[in-house]
Amino acid sequence: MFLSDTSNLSSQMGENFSDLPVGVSLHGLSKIYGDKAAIENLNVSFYEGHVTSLLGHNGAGKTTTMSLLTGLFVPTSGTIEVYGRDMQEDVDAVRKDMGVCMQYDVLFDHMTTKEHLLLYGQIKAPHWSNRDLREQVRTILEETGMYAHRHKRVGTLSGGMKRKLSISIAFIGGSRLVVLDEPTTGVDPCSRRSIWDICVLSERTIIMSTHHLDEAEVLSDRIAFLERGGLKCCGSPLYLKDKLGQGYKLTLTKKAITSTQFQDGSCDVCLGMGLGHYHTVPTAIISLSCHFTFFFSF
Ligand SMILES: Nc1ncnc2c1ncn2[C@@H]1O[C@H](COP(=O)(O)OP(=O)(O)OP(=O)(O)O)[C@@H](O)[C@H]1O
Repeated sequence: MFLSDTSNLSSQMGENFSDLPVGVSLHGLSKIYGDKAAIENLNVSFYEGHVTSLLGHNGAGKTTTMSLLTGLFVPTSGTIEVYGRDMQEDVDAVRKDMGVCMQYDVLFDHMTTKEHLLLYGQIKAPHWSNRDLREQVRTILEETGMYAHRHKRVGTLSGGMKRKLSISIAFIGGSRLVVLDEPTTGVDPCSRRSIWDICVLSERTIIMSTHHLDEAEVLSDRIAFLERGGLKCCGSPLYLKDKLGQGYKLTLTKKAITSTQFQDGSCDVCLGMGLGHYHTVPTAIISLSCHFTFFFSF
């Protein structure tokens, strides 16, 4: 869907978010392992109220960026600013504002869903009254659809429910910055959608890494594409599609129709629009046919 030469879109040009509060800024961030640069001179801002997705091939530098953002690794050079605080100088204070959901669930099988949220809430916000904490745990359980499962031991929950709990833990305790590392890894399509619902509820700065283009498109206010440790392009899904999109490709496989019927126009490309409505796509052209499979571009 995207052009390969996007070097002129390597920054956040074209869209103006200056009226939004900046949650996190990366300034000239680099991380070098031995003689290999995993991240090189990364400059990008993440805004409050936005979900920003980090996308990129294997080895592009997503996990390294997430690890630097959570303070797990120290950058080789450059700085990370979280709500005006320097991550390296003030890591403890920064972490009080931060919730993290790692790629793999770290949960206690013998504890219930509610007990997890109470435990992490107490650790994150020790100054909260018992009443306030219980109130927030109840709200999160209701918003995430886990209320009915609040007394279940985590060891008995499905993978999707465990993932939801891990994400809820990242949100509890007033986290203003939430970092989600591949939040839907290993989750079935149905549970993925209910996890998406949790992420869009929030008014915080959310930074998420994912391998799924559909997930990034549905959830993100902005997408940052990483390539070989650098920022390839960054913008809203609409902006990136508008500037870089090469249209759509459709693959049809049908038994009874021959390529001649497609080519002589006796069979139109129709797209289902829902509720039984169909829309003909007159600009669709056949780009390749192979046995009974037809590839269209439009
Ligand atoms: N601990 C390490 N030591 C040496 N090189 C590393 C280390 N961690 C990552 N790298 C290298 O840094 C580069 C970026 O890796 P990173 O894991 O951040 O990419 P990624 O985008 O998260 O990949 P994936 O999608 O596969 O998780 C890769 O070339 C990787 O081999």
